[in-house]
Amino acid sequence: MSEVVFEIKNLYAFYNDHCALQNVNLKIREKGITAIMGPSGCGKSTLLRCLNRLNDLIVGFSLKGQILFRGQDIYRIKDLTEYRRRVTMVFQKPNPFPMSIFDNIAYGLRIHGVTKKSILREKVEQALRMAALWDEVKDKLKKPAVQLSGGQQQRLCIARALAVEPEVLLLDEPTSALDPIATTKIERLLEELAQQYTVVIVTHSMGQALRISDEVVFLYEGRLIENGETSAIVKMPRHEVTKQFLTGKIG
Ligand SMILES: Nc1ncnc2c1ncn2[C@@H]1O[C@H](COP(=O)(O)OP(=O)(O)OP(=O)(O)O)[C@@H](O)[C@H]1O
Repeated sequence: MSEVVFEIKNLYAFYNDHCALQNVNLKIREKGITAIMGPSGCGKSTLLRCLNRLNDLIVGFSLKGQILFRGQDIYRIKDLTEYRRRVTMVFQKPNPFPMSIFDNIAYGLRIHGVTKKSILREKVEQALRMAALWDEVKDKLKKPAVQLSGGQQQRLCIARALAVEPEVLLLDEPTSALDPIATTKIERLLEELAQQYTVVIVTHSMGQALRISDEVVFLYEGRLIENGETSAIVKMPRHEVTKQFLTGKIG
């Protein structure tokens, strides 16, 4: 069985006095795709954002319990920039920086000290190839990234995340702003990337979870209701609320 990447123990998350996650216990294993699912407001994004400490930036947010990344308590990590290189986030709405396609990808590399032009060029190309975008942009690397289509922008954001050689890709509803063709491209890409990276995705779409995830985590009102192999849970949910969610009665 593959190695545990994240171990979440007795996790509670609060926005001021509102408890958004209650006693979540979960292990996420290396590689493959884990989908976090559940009705609106159940805590999916909160859980995902906890994994790279993005909620730290929210005034009034607090957390109890432990999140271990490869055995290390992430709240004891001193170098957050380095941690977020290893555990990187792609958001719902594509958010290219207002700069060229090339510079979007080179940005993180430069922050991490890569300055030599030939290495930058090589790594930018590699990241764009991994994100299945190279052929579409190789002749316009100096063009502003905002001129790309929504789907291309999202693949650019994935390329930007990949450029700094992360171990984990966190994605918060990465296709909800995209049309079906762009969604299919991103899903194929994530399946490909999951052979090499640990991918954790928040999705509203049961179809998407079924198509691409190996494991599913089902949350309801801040609690983890059940988790395990996607096909097994979809075929035979153990809990009534999962059944109701799967049959569209809640959500
Ligand atoms: N910045 C915030 N300040 C205060 N409350 C928040 C904040 N972000 C989320 N919440 C609350 O925490 C709970 C969980 O929110 P979260 O965004 O994690 O749910 P979600 O399952 O991702 O929802 P959705 O599917 O609608 O995106 C909700 O009740 C929400 O209102």
